[in-house]
Amino acid sequence: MAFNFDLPFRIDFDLINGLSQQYPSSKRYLSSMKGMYNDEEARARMQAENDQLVYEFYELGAPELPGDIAFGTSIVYPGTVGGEYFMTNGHFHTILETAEVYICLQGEGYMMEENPEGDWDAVPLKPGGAVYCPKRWAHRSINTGKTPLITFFAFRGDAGHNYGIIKELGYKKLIVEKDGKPVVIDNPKRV
Ligand SMILES: O=P(O)(O)OC[C@H]1O[C@H](O)[C@H](O)[C@@H](O)[C@@H]1O
Ligand SMILES: [Fe+2]
Repeated sequence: MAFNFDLPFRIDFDLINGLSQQYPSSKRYLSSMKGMYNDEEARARMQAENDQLVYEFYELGAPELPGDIAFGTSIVYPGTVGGEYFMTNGHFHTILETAEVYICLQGEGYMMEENPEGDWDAVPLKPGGAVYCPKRWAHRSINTGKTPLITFFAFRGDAGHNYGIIKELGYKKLIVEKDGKPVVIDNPKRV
């Protein structure tokens, strides 16, 4: 069912699992994250064994116009790849000067944010916490917990997603598990 963004409508999201029964989610499996984790061999090995679902989110067909708002939930499942926590690909907006806001509904983790000048911030995500991703800042949801990390997001309909730089360079900082705890480290692939 498509939503008409020119008329009022409601879509229900389950506050516990983040899913909606009214619309299919967009799913990202290990196979759709080639090169996104620091340890690509570990990712490939895991994929060969079980191409598991890493995250899923909703793209409800908001018109790509400045006056419309794209929104939905995003669910990042628990896990690690070579010690690096499950996460979304992360992206800059194609229209760089557009912001995004998230509120965490369940779970725990970080929103890794980084601007083109290389400033970064790992903003903790926990239920009730609303996190702002300013215009010009790339953003990536990282699940450091043992349960799904569920957020609700909203951004300008025409913002677009630019994965190129992230795919090429990766983020400046990674979050890995060390002695069972999340640690922010320098991305070895970025000098
Ligand atoms: O696009 P990714 O970085 O893979 O993240 C997946 C999705 O989840 C986030 O919640 C964003 O709001 C979406 O715009 C994004 O597409
Ligand atoms: Fe975004």
